[in-house]
Amino acid sequence: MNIRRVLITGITGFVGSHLADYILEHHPDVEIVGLVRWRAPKDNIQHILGKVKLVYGDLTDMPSLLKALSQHKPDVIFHLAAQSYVDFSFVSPVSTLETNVIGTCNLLESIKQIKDLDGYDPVVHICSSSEVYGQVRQDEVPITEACPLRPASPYAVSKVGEDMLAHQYWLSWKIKTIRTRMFTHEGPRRGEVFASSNFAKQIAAIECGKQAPTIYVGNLNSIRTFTDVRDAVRAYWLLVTCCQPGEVYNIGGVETMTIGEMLQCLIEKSTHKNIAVEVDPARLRPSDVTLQIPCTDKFVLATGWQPQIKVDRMLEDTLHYWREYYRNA
Ligand SMILES: Nc1nc2c(ncn2[C@@H]2O[C@H](COP(=O)(O)OP(=O)(O)O[C@H]3O[C@H](CO)[C@@H](O)[C@H](O)[C@@H]3O)[C@@H](O)[C@H]2O)c(=O)[nH]1
Repeated sequence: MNIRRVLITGITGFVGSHLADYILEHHPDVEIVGLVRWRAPKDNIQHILGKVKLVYGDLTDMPSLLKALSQHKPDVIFHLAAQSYVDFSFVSPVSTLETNVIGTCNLLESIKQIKDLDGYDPVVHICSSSEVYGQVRQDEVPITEACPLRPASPYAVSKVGEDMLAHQYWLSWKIKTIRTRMFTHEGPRRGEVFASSNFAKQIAAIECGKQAPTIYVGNLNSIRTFTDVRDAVRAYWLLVTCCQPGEVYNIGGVETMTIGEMLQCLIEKSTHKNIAVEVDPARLRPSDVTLQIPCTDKFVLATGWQPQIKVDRMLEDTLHYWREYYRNA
């Protein structure tokens, strides 16, 4: 496929901004259009403003999607915009479902309407999540795409909805959706609410005297397989160039550890040598997913993708990101 123009929903977010960086560096001839809500913070893309075209669009405002798509007709759409924080979805399930399910439906329906008019036929990457599998049994790891979906949070339910909608638009209307179920992916620019980024931010705050030397945490026993976000966005590019519409692919790393072990690695990197750890009950979830180890054979076979960045560097870079944040504050 000859990709001349892509549209990224969520370009101002963590993954979207890294995807834009990747495309600018490795595919400089591809034009990048980013969908942004008005007044969306642009800190993550400050360094590439002028190299990407930003257009107004809101997933819950379908006319804005119709306008952006019909004006720019991207060959590929990376749909990364979402309410992505599991914990917040327990507090605000309706807004999570609105953004992730209705928002995705608005996007797919907009594509369908333009396709019905003039045959517009883009490849659409739909970003589902490892959370759709919920709490798996020991004998179900590594988790394949055939594992039952047992969502354990409103966020996970919303991603099941998004995932199934994408499949249905392929089945019914031949909209060329390709779904990914990405496992934990972290790195610089990660929102401060997520575990690795939050812990790194607390350490950076402790180092510069802005926080007493105690890190507050939730459940440290969850097992995750970590991928660096820069490997994740490389995988997304390979996905749209090598993979099949209508299919779903697990993507994830190879380094597995508990959240507690990940925290320990971060603490060892700190210049502060006396950091205590304290559980904050407010950080414990009503139901948590504590075992996520992917089988990525299907994706690796289709693309040859392998992660290149080690967890150690990912954590180092995340800590560096937060140290810089405080240095510039
Ligand atoms: N956020 C957070 N999580 C903590 C903390 N302490 C322990 N945890 C535990 O750390 C695990 C990871 O939590 P998050 O970092 O919030 O990520 P997640 O729930 O795994 O979800 C992320 O990964 C999914 C799969 O890629 C994504 O779909 C989702 O949007 C999000 O990015 C969970 O088991 C959570 O209970 C803490 O202080 N903060």
